[in-house]
Amino acid sequence: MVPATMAEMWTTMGSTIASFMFIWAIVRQYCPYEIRRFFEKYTHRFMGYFYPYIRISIHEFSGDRLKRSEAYAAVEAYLSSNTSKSAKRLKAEMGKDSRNLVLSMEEYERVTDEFQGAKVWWVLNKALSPSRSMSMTYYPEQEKKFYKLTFHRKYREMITATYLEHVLREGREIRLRNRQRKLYTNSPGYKWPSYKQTMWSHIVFEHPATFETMALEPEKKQEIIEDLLTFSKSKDFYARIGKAWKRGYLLYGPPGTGKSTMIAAMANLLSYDVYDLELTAVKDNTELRKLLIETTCKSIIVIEDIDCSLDLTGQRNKKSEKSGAEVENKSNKERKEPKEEGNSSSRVTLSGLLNFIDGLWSSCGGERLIVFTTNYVEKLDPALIRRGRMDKHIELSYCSFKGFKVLAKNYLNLENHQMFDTVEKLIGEIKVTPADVAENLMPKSPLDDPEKCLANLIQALEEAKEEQEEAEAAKEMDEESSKENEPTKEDATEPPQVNKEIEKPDT
Ligand SMILES: Nc1ncnc2c1ncn2[C@@H]1O[C@H](COP(=O)(O)OP(=O)(O)OP(=O)(O)O)[C@@H](O)[C@H]1O
Ligand SMILES: [Mg+2]
Repeated sequence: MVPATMAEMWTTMGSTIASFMFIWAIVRQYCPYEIRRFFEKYTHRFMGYFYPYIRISIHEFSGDRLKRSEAYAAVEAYLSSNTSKSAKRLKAEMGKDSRNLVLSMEEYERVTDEFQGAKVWWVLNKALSPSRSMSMTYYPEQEKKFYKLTFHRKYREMITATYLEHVLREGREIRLRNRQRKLYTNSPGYKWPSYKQTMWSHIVFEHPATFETMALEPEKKQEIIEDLLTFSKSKDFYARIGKAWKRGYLLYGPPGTGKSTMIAAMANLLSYDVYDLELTAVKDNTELRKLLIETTCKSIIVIEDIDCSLDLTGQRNKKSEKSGAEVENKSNKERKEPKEEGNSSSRVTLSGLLNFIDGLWSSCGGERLIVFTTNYVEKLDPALIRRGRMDKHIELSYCSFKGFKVLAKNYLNLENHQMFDTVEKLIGEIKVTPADVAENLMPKSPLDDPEKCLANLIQALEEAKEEQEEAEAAKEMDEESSKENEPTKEDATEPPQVNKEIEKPDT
């Protein structure tokens, strides 16, 4: 009797659920959003009485949509390594160093995991957010991905307290292990649609520069390396002193002295991502802030040629027009023109940039370096580069003999050679950049041996020396002739009208 009643009960319950599901399918398909919400609410309540399972969703983008959820990324990593054996539909992507394939779940794939005797199910789901039309602009539907975890309610305590923590911890570790470092850029000129969730595009960062291969005074090199390593291990220290965990570096010096190379070496030393920020492509301060929020920790945010990126120099130029004469004297070859094009469209202001560096928003994330490079440090507004903002100022200058020895080791595998004395003498006499030395040490043909390369370099240095001597002689002559043409005291006392008449061009 009892089994018959039980069987009847199950049948009734089954058909009730089936009818309910049928109605629900129709409602979902045809009803307006409000009615659907109403039904959804009561369906969940109703199902709750019979359905013994609990679900947890982990969304890729949380409510504010500014940043990809770290929990989602950790779950993704955890599942890709733990469930690839049980999943039937997998997605394969190139992994770290492009050597191996990393497998992850395909959408709607369901996998099982076991933890301390409890069975759980993971599904990667996707939902479309409704399209909206606002102020004449149409925003297409967005795909919102989320992982759904299902487990029996008797394991609630254990899953929410222990299992999820285990997943996140393992996921983070896997992510760190498999981390492929990236070089991000905010593409210039591209109008980012407001519905697009990220403002940066990236490629894999594979620059081979290291501090070892940099031509730099060994003591200076060691100091920079120690500074960087200390920073990367100072999380607790920064927390204790109440300062955001970030550090600013200003790299300055003539073109070709290794500023960009040093940024790559920094990223390689610390295993950080690089965000190469093209300031002239940033529309305004709000967009700058958005870009900042989207950067991750363990990264270097770079603004190259900061003096050309924005009109940050105006104030100071006016103040020091006289001292600007020195800058004017620099050869046109060395000088980089400001990016007029970008300036016209960018409305980023100095205060916006200062806020970017050390405003409240800059502290989110932590463990970030901000690096500016410039050829003309004297042109920058002092507020921008004061200590505390740009904590460390590093001058990269012309090649020294010690620098040359590093390059000779890199390029020719030579630690010493009798021709080094000549190079040392010439390098001491003229200004030559490491880029020029490096270029001249490159074999010009497959038959060039180290001696030939050194001979090429010596020849280039001798030519450069002659050029510099000629240029200096010409400059001296110019100075002398301008001294001779300088107005005498009597000239200076003459009434201005007379001078004006003399200067008047013939018509
Ligand atoms: N200090 C250095 N050590 C090793 N190589 C260097 C150094 N400086 C320059 N080089 C070589 O010269 C090339 C140009 O250097 P890099 O781009 O780093 O110069 P830069 O200072 O950034 O110049 P710019 O101011 O024009 O941007 C590099 O590819 C590198 O090979
Ligand atoms: Mg550079």
